[in-house]
Amino acid sequence: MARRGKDSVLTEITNKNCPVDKKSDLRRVVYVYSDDLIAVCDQLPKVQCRARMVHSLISAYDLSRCMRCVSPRPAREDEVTLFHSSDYVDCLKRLSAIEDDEKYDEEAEEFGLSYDCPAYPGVFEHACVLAGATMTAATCLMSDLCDVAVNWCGGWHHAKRHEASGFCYFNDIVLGILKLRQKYERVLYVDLDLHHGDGVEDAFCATNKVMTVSFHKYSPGFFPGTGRLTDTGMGTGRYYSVNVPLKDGITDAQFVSVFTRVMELARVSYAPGVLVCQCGADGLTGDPMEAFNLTPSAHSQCLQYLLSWNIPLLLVGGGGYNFANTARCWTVLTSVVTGQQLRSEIPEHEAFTEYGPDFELELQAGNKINRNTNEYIEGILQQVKENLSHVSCG
Ligand SMILES: O=C(CCc1ccccc1NC(=O)c1cccc(C(F)(F)F)c1)NO
Ligand SMILES: [Zn+2]
Repeated sequence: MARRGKDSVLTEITNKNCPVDKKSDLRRVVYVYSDDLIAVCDQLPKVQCRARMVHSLISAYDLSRCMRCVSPRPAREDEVTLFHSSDYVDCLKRLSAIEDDEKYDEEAEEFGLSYDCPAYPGVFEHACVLAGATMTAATCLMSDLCDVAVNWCGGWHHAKRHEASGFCYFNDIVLGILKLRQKYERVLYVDLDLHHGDGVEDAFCATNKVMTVSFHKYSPGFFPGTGRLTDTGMGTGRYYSVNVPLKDGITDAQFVSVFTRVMELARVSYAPGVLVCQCGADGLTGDPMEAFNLTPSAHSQCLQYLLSWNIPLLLVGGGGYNFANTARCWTVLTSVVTGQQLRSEIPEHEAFTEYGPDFELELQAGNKINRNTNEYIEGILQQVKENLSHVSCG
């Protein structure tokens, strides 16, 4: 029976003999889930009802039988202020209690609580639930309960110490990494989202205890506008922030190639004890962002490469605004970590009609013009190689 740490309530659903042969050395996977967590995630302004679609597709493919389901607990305020400033937390809590959202509040402006991140009634409690889920995943990983921990309701990588940003209120990833740092000397964070993982990079830009690697679209006027190739961190953290700025139209093959080559350089130079991967799916073809030509196959190949390192891995979600494609992507990733083969036909389930007209798991690659020439990619790799030559923790 799993140890019942004070940190998380383990409602352990024993693996109802997951359909695998005994001899395969499959990974132990914790899946952080609860009806409350899904309900909260589904209320976020720009991803309403996405969490439920993701969970129901994972369940429709019977993958929950191959994982240990853990119900999370909300983060306490004293845990959230391990990263966020108490001024910001107090303001979010105050605004969260206001029922009539007509009341304009200039203090809200200072903390980013407007436009992209409106404070709505209950937003404080929701942000604590989302942060707590990733912290619960980290706790499971640290207590050696699993090899991989998954929280598809996490990945809110833009939230800063002092302000909300890009619909991210609390940075669950930073809070999860701070938890992992209690056990692991070096944490490697990798961000697959279309957008630069600026909140996580900012949190750790001045330390060499956490290396952040972000692959993202970088172009004038595109949010958040940071993540240049030459941004490598500062002070003790110099060279421990890696940025891979990409242009529109990148293909699966090109993305996987640049990903594996950069991550191999990071592994050899940094030798991390644990990996945290943000799997934002807004770079997929068919996303309203209309930027990259990626299919879930690219994310799947990147994940398989990371799994070959055989170190503990924390997976979180992130962006992804074509909800059916995001559910396809994260279901494929869940099948990769559980070692299950999935049939192409989307199984009959409550959201089946969302997967038309093909009703297939795989996506056809987009055909946007690819602005990433091989020379451009080679130039990035040369610069990353040069930067990481200053890192040696092996
Ligand atoms: O995905 C994000 C946040 C994206 C973001 C940050 C700041 C301001 C706006 C956004 N998101 C959008 O513009 C957005 C979100 C959902 C759907 C759309 C749509 F209009 F393309 F559908 C657009 N980070 O990984
Ligand atoms: Zn994004």
